[in-house]
Amino acid sequence: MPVPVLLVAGFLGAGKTTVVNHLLAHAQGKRIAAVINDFGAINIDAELIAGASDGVVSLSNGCICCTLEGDLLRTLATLLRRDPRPELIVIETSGVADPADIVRNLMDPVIWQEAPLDTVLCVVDATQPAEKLNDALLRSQLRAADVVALAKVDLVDAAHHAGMRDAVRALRPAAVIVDAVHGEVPATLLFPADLDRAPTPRETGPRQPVLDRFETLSWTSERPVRLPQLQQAIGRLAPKLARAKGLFETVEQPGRLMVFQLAGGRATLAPGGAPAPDTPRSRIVFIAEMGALSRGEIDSTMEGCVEAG
Ligand SMILES: Nc1nc2c(ncn2[C@@H]2O[C@H](COP(=O)(O)OP(=O)(O)OP(=O)(O)O)[C@@H](O)[C@H]2O)c(=O)[nH]1
Repeated sequence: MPVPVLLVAGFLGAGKTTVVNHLLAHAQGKRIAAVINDFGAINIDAELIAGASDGVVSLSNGCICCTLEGDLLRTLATLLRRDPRPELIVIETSGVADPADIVRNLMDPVIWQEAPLDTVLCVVDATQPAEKLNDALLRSQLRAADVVALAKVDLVDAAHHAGMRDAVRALRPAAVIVDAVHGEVPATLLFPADLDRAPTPRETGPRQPVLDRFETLSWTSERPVRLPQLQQAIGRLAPKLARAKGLFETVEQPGRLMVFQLAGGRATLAPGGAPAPDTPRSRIVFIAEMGALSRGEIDSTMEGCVEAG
């Protein structure tokens, strides 16, 4: 039996992992394998994914539309050899990925026979100004989509919500547009209804040169973070950041992880699980436009957030 593929695209911090998590949590016994591509060197997303019944494969430190495309194809081959086979493979692209090349790769006739690309879901951060959709990368992500999920609509008023919906519809009239509060997208839009149906031919435009647009800097420490100092540091760094996320212990509450997220200009902290053995106590990935941040700035700023060792 072929295993359908759901490709989840969308800009940095749009809400992709949240959608994938929701899907996995409501899998209703289906065997779903998840392939998670984190642009940063630390695979934080994979750790935040819980409950993939057929396992999570993490591809980090690069982008599957650029440097890691061979890794993606090898990963698919491995998943397809599993016994029993998964019933669905979800691929979460990194936020800097242009899905055009991934779609092109998945359209390869050999892969198509075994793992046909069923649905491309593009997650859009509805809190952003509608003009952001004019960005070439976001347009390319939208152009590939069968379904567009407007994430974070709980944070916007009705007028902004309607404006965003109209802007998406104008750019991608063919897509189904749905709201996705905290990742909730109707499963009927994501699970294939009919496996025998003919594959939908897809247009793929020219790929956006993403790798030379963003860079990622990771910071790790064996010491816990001091929360007030971290909040100040993030406040200073935030204007230069496109995205940041981290998992760390704090001096205030050692022995349990906090999840830090900076997405679309909003910073949040939430309790995480127990620290995993053999991983640094503090890990943060910073993503910025090329040249906006330096290693020295990250190291000196973050060094002030841990207790002197
Ligand atoms: N209030 C609210 N927050 C959301 C919603 N969806 C996602 N978030 C938050 O937005 C932040 C980014 O969400 P993720 O799902 O990690 O975004 P992502 O697209 O996977 O991020 P990258 O993989 O780094 O590109 C997290 O703090 C989420 O909790 C939503 O519908 N409402």
